[in-house]
This record gives sequence, structure tokens and C-alpha cells, in this order.
Amino acid sequence: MKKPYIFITRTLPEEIIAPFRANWDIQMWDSEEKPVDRTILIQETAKADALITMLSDRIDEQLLEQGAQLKVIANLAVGFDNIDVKAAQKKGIIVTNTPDVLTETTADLTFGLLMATARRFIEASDHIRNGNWENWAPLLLAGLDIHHKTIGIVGMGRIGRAVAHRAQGFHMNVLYHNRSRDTEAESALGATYVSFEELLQQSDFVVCLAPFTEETAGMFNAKAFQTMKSSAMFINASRGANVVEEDLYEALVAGDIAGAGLDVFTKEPIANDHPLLTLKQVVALPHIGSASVETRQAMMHLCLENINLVLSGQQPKTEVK
Ligand SMILES: NC(=O)C1=CN([C@@H]2O[C@H](COP(=O)(O)OP(=O)(O)OC[C@H]3O[C@@H](n4cnc5c(N)ncnc54)[C@H](OP(=O)(O)O)[C@@H]3O)[C@@H](O)[C@H]2O)C=CC1
Ligand SMILES: O=CC(=O)O
Repeated sequence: MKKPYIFITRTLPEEIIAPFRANWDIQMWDSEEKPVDRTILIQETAKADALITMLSDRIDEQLLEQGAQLKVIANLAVGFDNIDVKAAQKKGIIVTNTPDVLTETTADLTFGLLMATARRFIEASDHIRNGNWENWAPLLLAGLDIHHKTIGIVGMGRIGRAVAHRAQGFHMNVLYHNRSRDTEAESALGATYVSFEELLQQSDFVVCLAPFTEETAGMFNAKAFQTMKSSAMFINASRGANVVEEDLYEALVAGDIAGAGLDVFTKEPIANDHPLLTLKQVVALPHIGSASVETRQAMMHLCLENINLVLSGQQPKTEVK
């Protein structure tokens, strides 16, 4: 019998893939960093029983139309805004993602990014490397305190709750905003539910962890930044398109807010001459929220496990509904 054909849109470590080669015919795009050519992806989709995709791959209706025998798409991410899930479901194709296994790692990075922005880690490191450190000085690279401040989390889901847990350790006052209240998070984390506007008005650190959807697109715009305290900082670790980047730039230049920590951008990779990158009060990271070796391996294992379950007629562990 013909083995199922699996196409992976980036090169993943062979030791993770190897155990599956006995039962599956597996091909990988031959680059770890460069995205697969669209034409190749279309050709591969036409042959594949399963795809492992990256968040940078656009899986739209046109592509899905080619998937004559495609049964499952395993996205190597918890976010799935790169996939037209409705179109996949219409074709009977199951979509899976990688929740939970990346929650703590992404929360670590998000809180670290908040700290790096507030305490000016990157500027401080550059200060030494550029040979500018002349002496200890009373206000040299003085930043903002984090402990006992107010953090406002927009998107108090799995990662948001894990960030709130870290904030508790810093004795922070935790506010959150979701579309619906999470009373469990309120009692477990001492978090207070507020409207989006109240969160913006009261928080010292506004942290975006809501997924990219039609509702969240551009929710951090000029009005939002003008509602924030001028001493507050904005941290985004979910999706760049939740932010109007031109408005963020203007807000930082005008002093409407004090700084921004960004792991995600509307266009990734962001151009290295992007105006945001010219501002010293911006800490920018190349979308590395879940990037620990252990977690990326766990995400790969989960993708493979989901495919295995679907191809053997069972329910995947983490289907996107
Ligand atoms: N930087 C990185 O590398 C990573 C980024 N991510 C991003 O983080 C996101 C969150 O992941 P995770 O915590 O697992 O997801 P969850 O689904 O657990 O949490 C998302 C939260 O967002 C809330 N939400 C949804 N829509 C809105 C809205 N319109 N306004 C306010 N809140 C909203 C949801 O609550 P409710 O439904 O009640 O509104 C929910 O609490 C992912 O979608 C992904 O984009 C994830 C991993 C790594
Ligand atoms: O951005 C990363 C994800 O897992 O979603």
C-alpha cells in the first residue's frame, strides 16, 4: 500500500522526523529560514495527505482547492490566523495547532520583553559594547520600576494567565480585558476585569496577548495610545497586525507613551530601516516568543502526533475548531 505523503514547509531536525519515515513518505522544503515558494507549496499540496505549516505560510482557499487528498494541516504555532480555517473545514480538512506546550515559554519571553523595555537592557548592553561606559552615574540608563506597578493584559488566555502569574511574583496589580470575563483567572491570579479603555487608562504596562482576528485588527491605534499614561509602556507578543504601527511610532515620538517591546510586526521580517527601529525606547525581537529548543521540539512532536492521529482515523489532540 502507498505510504501517506507528508510535506513540511521548512526543514525540521531529522531526528524528530526519522521515527515516522517507516510509515510515511516525508518531504521537507530545503530551508530552515526561507519560506517555501508558493508554486512549490501548491504543487506539494496537490500530492499531500498532510502538511506541517509555519505561521508565515498563507494557507488560503486557492491553495486548499489543490488539496485533492489533503486530510490535515498541522500548524507549528498556536496562532492560526495564517490559515483560512473555514475554507479548510468546508473541504473536510482538519486544522491543528500547538496550544499549551508553548504557553510558559512564551510567557517567559513576554515578561522578559517587558523587563528589557522597562529597564533598558538593550540600550544598556549597547552602551558597553559601543565603548560608551565611562563611569557609574546616578541616572545612567535609569528605567522604570516593574514591581508593584499595574499590568494590563489584553487577551487573558493561556499565555495571558501565565504572564499574570509571573506578574504576581513582582507584586504587580493585574488588570485584564477579554471579550468575556474569566472568573477563574480572577480568583486564581487576583486579576481584575476592566473595559479596554479602563485598562489603557490605568496600566503602567499594557500587554497584548489577544489573537489576530477581525475584531483585534488595529485595536492598538492612535486613540488607544493617547488613552494610555504617558509613562506607560506597550508590549506586544501576539500579532503585529493588532497594532497600527504608524500610530505606535507617532505615539512614541510624541511622548504619548514611554516605550514599546515588540516581538511581532505587521510585516515579518520587519525592514531594518523601519521607523520603529530608529527609536531607542523600542525593544524589537524577531518573533521568538516560543523559541526555546525544548518548546520548539514539543511543538514539532505535537504536529506529528496530530497527523498520526488523523491519518489513523482518530481525533487529533489539538484541533482548531
Ligand atoms: N510571540 C510569539 O512567538 C507567540 C505569539 N502567540 C500569540 O499569542 C496568542 C494567544 O495565545 P493563547 O494565549 O494560547 O491563546 P488563547 O486563545 O488561550 O487566549 C487568547 C485570549 O484572547 C482573548 N481575546 C480574543 N479576542 C479578543 C478581543 N477581541 N478582545 C480582547 N480579548 C480577546 C480571549 O478571550 P475571549 O475569547 O473571552 O475574548 C482569550 O482569553 C496567539 O493567538 C498568538 O497570536 C502565541 C505563541 C507565541
Ligand atoms: O506566534 C507564534 C504562535 O505560536 O502563534
